[in-house]
Amino acid sequence: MSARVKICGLTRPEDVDAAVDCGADAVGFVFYGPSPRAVSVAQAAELVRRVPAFVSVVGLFVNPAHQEVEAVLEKVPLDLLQFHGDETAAFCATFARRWIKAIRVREPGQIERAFDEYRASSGLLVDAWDPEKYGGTGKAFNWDLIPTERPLPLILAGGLSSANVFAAVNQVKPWAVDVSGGVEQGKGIKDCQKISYFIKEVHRVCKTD
Ligand SMILES: O=C(O)c1ccccc1N[C@@H]1O[C@H](COP(=O)(O)O)[C@@H](O)[C@H]1O
Repeated sequence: MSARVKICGLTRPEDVDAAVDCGADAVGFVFYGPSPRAVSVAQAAELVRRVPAFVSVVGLFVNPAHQEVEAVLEKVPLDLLQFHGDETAAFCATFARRWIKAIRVREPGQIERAFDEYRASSGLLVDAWDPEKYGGTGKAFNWDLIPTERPLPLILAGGLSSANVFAAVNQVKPWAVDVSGGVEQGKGIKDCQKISYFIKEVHRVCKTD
């Protein structure tokens, strides 16, 4: 078994370096104003310059206007778009870029329906539902709701940390895991030790299979 790791919500050069040095497969930048992890286009363009070949750069959006995404793409070389709001599949597909769709899980059957609705995506990200926030809540959800039959790569997110990621990967066997709050020392400020432990735990479970 192998699971890739995305470290999301990076705001500082040293955190980008730590994620890359520890072996992250992808790094994420949040283009969503209300988030404490939000970065400006100029800031993201600078941070992305530190990311070497073969590490994917992901841009996270929540219900953006079309022009907003285009404006980011003009300046920031994103490999993948992550839509974390209520975007339709038709909207997500209007950019000349691969994309993944995040859903916030709260009931049985929801993931199966999303696999169908977002079948043109490059992966389905499953996160915890929250009444007030679109994501980055640090909350986990019931992994038993995740089906074993998956027509798309499944990316597990929501309240992951080095304390639970071994169990998560062992049970769910996702294509990848995505973490933000679980590797932070404060909102938007990553902790390089926590990033290192997190990635080591993912690699450890992958070795045991
Ligand atoms: O990080 C944010 O602030 C954020 C804001 C709005 C939507 C998504 C956001 N982050 C994503 O949420 C999941 C889970 O995060 P956490 O590990 O529970 O903190 C993850 O995909 C983040 O990239």
